Amino acid sequence: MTETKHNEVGAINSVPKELHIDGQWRPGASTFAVEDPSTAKVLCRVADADADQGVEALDAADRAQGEWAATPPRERAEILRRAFSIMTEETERLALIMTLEMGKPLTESRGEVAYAAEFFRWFSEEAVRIDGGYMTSPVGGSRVLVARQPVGPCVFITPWNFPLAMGTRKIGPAMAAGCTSVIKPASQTPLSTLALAEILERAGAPAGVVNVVTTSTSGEVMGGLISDPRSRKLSFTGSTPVGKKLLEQASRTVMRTSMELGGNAPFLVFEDADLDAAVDGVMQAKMRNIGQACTAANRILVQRPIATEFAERLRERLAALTVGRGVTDEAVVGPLIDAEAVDKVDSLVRDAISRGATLELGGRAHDGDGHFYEPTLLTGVPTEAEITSTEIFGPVAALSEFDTEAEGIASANDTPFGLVGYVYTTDLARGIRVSEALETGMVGLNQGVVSNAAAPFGGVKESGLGREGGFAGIEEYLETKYIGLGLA
Ligand SMILES: NC(=O)c1ccc[n+]([C@@H]2O[C@H](COP(=O)([O-])OP(=O)(O)OC[C@H]3O[C@@H](n4cnc5c(N)ncnc54)[C@H](O)[C@@H]3O)[C@@H](O)[C@H]2O)c1
Repeated sequence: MTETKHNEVGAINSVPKELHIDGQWRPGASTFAVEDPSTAKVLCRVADADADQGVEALDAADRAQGEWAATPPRERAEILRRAFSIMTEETERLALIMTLEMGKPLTESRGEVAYAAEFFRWFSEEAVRIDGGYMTSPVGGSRVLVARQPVGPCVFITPWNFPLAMGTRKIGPAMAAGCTSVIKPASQTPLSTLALAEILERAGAPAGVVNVVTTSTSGEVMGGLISDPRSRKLSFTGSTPVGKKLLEQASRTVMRTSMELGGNAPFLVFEDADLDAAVDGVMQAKMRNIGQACTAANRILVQRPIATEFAERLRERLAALTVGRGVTDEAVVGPLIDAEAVDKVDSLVRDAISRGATLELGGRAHDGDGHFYEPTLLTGVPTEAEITSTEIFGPVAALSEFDTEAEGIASANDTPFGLVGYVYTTDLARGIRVSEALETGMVGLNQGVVSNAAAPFGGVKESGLGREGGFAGIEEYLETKYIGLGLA
């Protein structure tokens, strides 16, 4: 394998490793280590904030709020637009930083940089379109003005699996709406967010508008911020159990919340599907991000007459994949985030086999120092296997069969989660019927990737509350104010 010519050390050195508070880089109370999951070696150490430093970040966001809300929308838009341009120009550096701290292949990291930057471009355009209303009451004819105002300082908590895009999806609309924020990235992947803060600084974001707190003690540091009445909105992307805990904390001050939580996506393949397209779709929906996506196809449900052929075609494609470090120029399956993730994936595979599933490929950790797991295919996975009710978060395709359309829909909906579903069929009427019947916030109809800055991303049921992206994305950061006009 050829290592890329990119300078890994240079990329890591280019990122400030301190807290970003009030436009300044400050040391933490201590430091914590960031690991490269493909080597299990320490990449660098990063500032570890304590609870007081978390509060200092909120102080800064609170102080900056008034002036930022009063900054003309065109100026806010131009800062976002400049940040988009810088991110685009620095794609290679940002992609390498992301691959080193998270593990995904460089090609996917480049894709994430483009996707992440697009939220800045989209919301730079939305920033100048915020408007209110003027209405005549249908009873009595009095007049009402409806003004739009930023909700105020926000608290953002992001996961490790999409280190850059999960940040811009929150920061973009918040800045566009006139909100300041404190963002806390996952402790496994703080570097992408720190790099983003430095880019926003270069793009002209005023001090205090975006503050970054890196910490290894998230509960302690963020608990104080969430229960502080100055925080007016919490936007969290992460697991459902942590989301539920944060919702309880947020209820104390009745703050607004957006929750982008876990998924358990069904991937339905009907007998009339274009099988090549459906296999391509699984390769995207299952293998992207090494299976570590909230949108990952967790349960692949195939109509019985085509199940054997579909499994064989998928097995061939999975068997052709190479496992390796994401920084190589080849298309590879990178590592999982840590050793615990490898153990979890392996125990789900063992459990499925013990309950009657057939192991067609893989099924074990990959040799080497990093946290690799082999691309794996299971068929005949019974509903009682844990893998059908748990987010796998690994390169494991779990197939089971169904007979009728109604049975396929019922199996697909048999989960407390509802982020996304995938439907493969060449019958458009069936495709729309099934898409409408799925209890999810999103559907990929003959499409294996659903993510677009211009469209509302989010789930129903225990997959979350609120939407990110699209017109809906900025609404999350705006309050309406009813101003009744006494004109008599
Ligand atoms: N719906 C979506 O858009 C979306 C997108 C990406 C990931 N996810 C979900 O995220 C999960 C994977 O990410 P993860 O393992 O980083 O999730 P996680 O819930 O463990 O952590 C997410 C973030 O919350 C922080 N955190 C953990 N405990 C906390 C606490 N008590 N108080 C405050 N912060 C706390 C973590 O440090 C991290 O920054 C999966 O469930 C995945 O489906 C959802």
